[in-house]
Amino acid sequence: MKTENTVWHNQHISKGQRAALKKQKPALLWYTGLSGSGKSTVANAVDALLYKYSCHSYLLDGDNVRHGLNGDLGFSDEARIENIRRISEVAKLFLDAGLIVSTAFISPFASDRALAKAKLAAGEFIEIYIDTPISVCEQRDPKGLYKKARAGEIKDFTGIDSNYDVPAAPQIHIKTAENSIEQCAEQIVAYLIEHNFISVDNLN
Ligand SMILES: Nc1ncnc2c1ncn2[C@@H]1O[C@H](COP(=O)(O)OS(=O)(=O)O)[C@@H](OP(=O)(O)O)[C@H]1O
Ligand SMILES: Nc1ncnc2c1ncn2[C@@H]1O[C@H](COP(=O)(O)OP(=O)(O)O)[C@@H](O)[C@H]1O
Repeated sequence: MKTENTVWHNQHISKGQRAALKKQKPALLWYTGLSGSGKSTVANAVDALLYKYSCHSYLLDGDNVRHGLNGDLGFSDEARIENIRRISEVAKLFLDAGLIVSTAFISPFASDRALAKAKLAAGEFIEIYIDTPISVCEQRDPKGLYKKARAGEIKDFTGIDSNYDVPAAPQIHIKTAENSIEQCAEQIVAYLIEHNFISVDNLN
């Protein structure tokens, strides 16, 4: 432990005060799914709706975080575990700021998603399973990565030669092969309204 000579400081303004000012309840929308399943697309659509409804939100997106904060990490199991650990810590800080945070990472291991959930207060972690058959992801192949993985040019590719644990009981189950991007986004916003994270007043 490298924290033995450091002390946690409580801030004068609480998370509850920050959230009350924003007229919302902080939440972590944790998107998980295969590459090409639609995490980034749906998360961006939800974020745009939240912005339209004057909610205070922020999206931590896979490729962007891997270019910066986690630029030192690859795709071994150990690197993915550290990737998700850092992301969940950053997300927790953003929740402390009173925000509705979205994270769009494959996050393939159920144990890491459980650790992220355990860092937050009850009910704040909302697991969103972007459930798209690998055949559809592979057909979409927006970045040409499945082609490379099948050709053996990329190793440890999720769903091919690296494991993905299907969420056992996600709060929200999204099927992108059967619903439009707009329908998927609306399903998630409806959950936030139903569970009082955002108020219908925001929508007017
Ligand atoms: N080996 C391998 N396996 C899976 N994905 C790979 C790999 N190499 C590069 N990429 C690209 O990196 C994106 C996944 O990064 P994540 O940070 O979301 O992955 S993880 O949560 O740590 O498993 C992923 O982005 P998405 O397609 O948006 O999911 C890929 O573009
Ligand atoms: N209903 C849908 N929801 C999300 N993405 C969809 C949907 N239908 C088609 N797509 C397409 O699938 C691709 C998903 O890519 P992306 O969002 O980058 O996935 P991921 O972030 O999971 O890797 C995009 O090209 C998107 O336009």
